[in-house]
Amino acid sequence: MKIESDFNDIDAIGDDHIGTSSDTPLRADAFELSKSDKIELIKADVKHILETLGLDLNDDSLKGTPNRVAKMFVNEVFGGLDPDKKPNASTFDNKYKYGEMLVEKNITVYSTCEHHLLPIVGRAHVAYISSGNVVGLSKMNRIVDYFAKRPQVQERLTIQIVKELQSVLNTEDVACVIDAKHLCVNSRGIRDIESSTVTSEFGGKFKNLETRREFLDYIKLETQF
Ligand SMILES: Nc1nc2c(ncn2[C@@H]2O[C@H](COP(=O)(O)OP(=O)(O)OP(=O)(O)O)[C@@H](O)[C@H]2O)c(=O)[nH]1
Ligand SMILES: [Zn+2]
Repeated sequence: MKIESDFNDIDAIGDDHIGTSSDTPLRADAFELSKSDKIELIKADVKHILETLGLDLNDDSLKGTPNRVAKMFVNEVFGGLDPDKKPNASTFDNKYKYGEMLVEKNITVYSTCEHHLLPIVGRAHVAYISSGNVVGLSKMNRIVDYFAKRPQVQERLTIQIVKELQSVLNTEDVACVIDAKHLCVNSRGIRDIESSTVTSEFGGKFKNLETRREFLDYIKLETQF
């Protein structure tokens, strides 16, 4: 059954519905809690984890950690779970009549792997072809950052960025490539520091091989300034 309020359901993007794509029941009140309630609850949970690991939370350096981690989760690294933080990417008329693709490349991605809660760090490259509207350049970076600031898998992040830009720009002609390192692969488990993960989503005209190639060639350009 499709959960109407599915936060990570890629079909629900554009709605500010909240929920989960897993079969795990939601904590019923999770999205009605105030920020400060969430911080207090997470703080107690982090304290519990650290104490279970045998750490002394009376230690000067550790005593503030539960509060720091809770604030960091709610306000920063998982801030993209708050629909109020969704960027307001207002569009304006393409008065320049610019008809080629626009590429915003090397957008920094800081995200968190939802399997291990370890960082995902990399670059996103986003492109669109205007159907009449254009969007401020920085809004593309902001949209990437908003969806990145959630527990994520890279595939879903890539699709969410494309869907959101398609909705904002009212065109299917949007593409995104992400190249990122997953610290769960690089620093633990298989500990392969060299490997990175590339994902892509090509909508509309970007499904055409030539258009796709042009986008990929722009990504390879070295920016000189
Ligand atoms: N498809 C996909 N997999 C991911 C992503 N981030 C992490 N993973 C993988 O999710 C998998 C979780 O597998 P598990 O076998 O449950 O985890 P694990 O026992 O810690 O596995 P190892 O990392 O191999 O030690 C791992 O293979 C991760 O590399 C992602 O963004 N997309
Ligand atoms: Zn992981």
